[in-house]
Amino acid sequence: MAKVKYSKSKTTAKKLQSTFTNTTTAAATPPNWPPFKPALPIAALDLQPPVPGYADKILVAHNFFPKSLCRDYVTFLNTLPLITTPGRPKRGEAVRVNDRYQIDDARFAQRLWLETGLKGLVLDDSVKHLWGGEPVGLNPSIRIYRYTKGQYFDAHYDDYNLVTLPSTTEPSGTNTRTVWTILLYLTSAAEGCIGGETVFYPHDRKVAKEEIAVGLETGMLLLHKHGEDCLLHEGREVLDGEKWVLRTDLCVRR
Ligand SMILES: O=C(O)CCC(=O)C(=O)O
Ligand SMILES: [Fe+2]
Repeated sequence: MAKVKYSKSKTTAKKLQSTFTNTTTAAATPPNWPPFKPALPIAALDLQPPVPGYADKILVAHNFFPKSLCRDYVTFLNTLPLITTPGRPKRGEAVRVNDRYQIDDARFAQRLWLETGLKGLVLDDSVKHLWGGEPVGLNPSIRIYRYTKGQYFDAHYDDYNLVTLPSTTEPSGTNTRTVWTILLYLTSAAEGCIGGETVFYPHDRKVAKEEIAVGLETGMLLLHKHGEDCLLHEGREVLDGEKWVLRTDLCVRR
């Protein structure tokens, strides 16, 4: 397996974020995402720390999407032009070996924010202090990852981005900053995907005994703090089946 270079100095390591900068040059037409059916949320959602001790950095929400909707999405996403990672990462980039689709789609980001229960979930009194500002929406940069057997995303940090969200009241849009990464797992062992855990390393080094592994669960949302306080993390190698993930980020007003 190729190894990523990452520095113990966080400042240097933060350069790894270049993996995530928008590389879209021309405005692409957004895809016709399947409707959220049945209407969401199907049951009351809540955010829980998957492990004790890191409740201010890693949270999950079970059954954010029902399994049937995940299945519809995977079927649909299979029709999109996913691009396999170029073999050789640029200097300072984390090694990512997967198939990816990226689109700037503010309307879909808004649907994910307003039509799924996510907005209510993050504005709940129990968690609203965590975000470092007032959450106002999701990053329009939507990324879809498919990892097949042998694919993985090596250890890296996610940096923040400055994003302008469309607004009905502010003519030039709402200026925001991304604060937490949001991953929606669309497959898991239930669909035959083995491996692929998202693993966090709290002490800036990839040491097995310190790892916090979040296992795949179909329809589960994983949120983790990014930017300056991002934990070193990786998408562990998929051993069998396919791991499908949708990624966006939580945005706060700046
Ligand atoms: O696929 C995963 O589990 C991790 C993805 C990730 O780290 C990222 O999108 O930055
Ligand atoms: Fe990441």
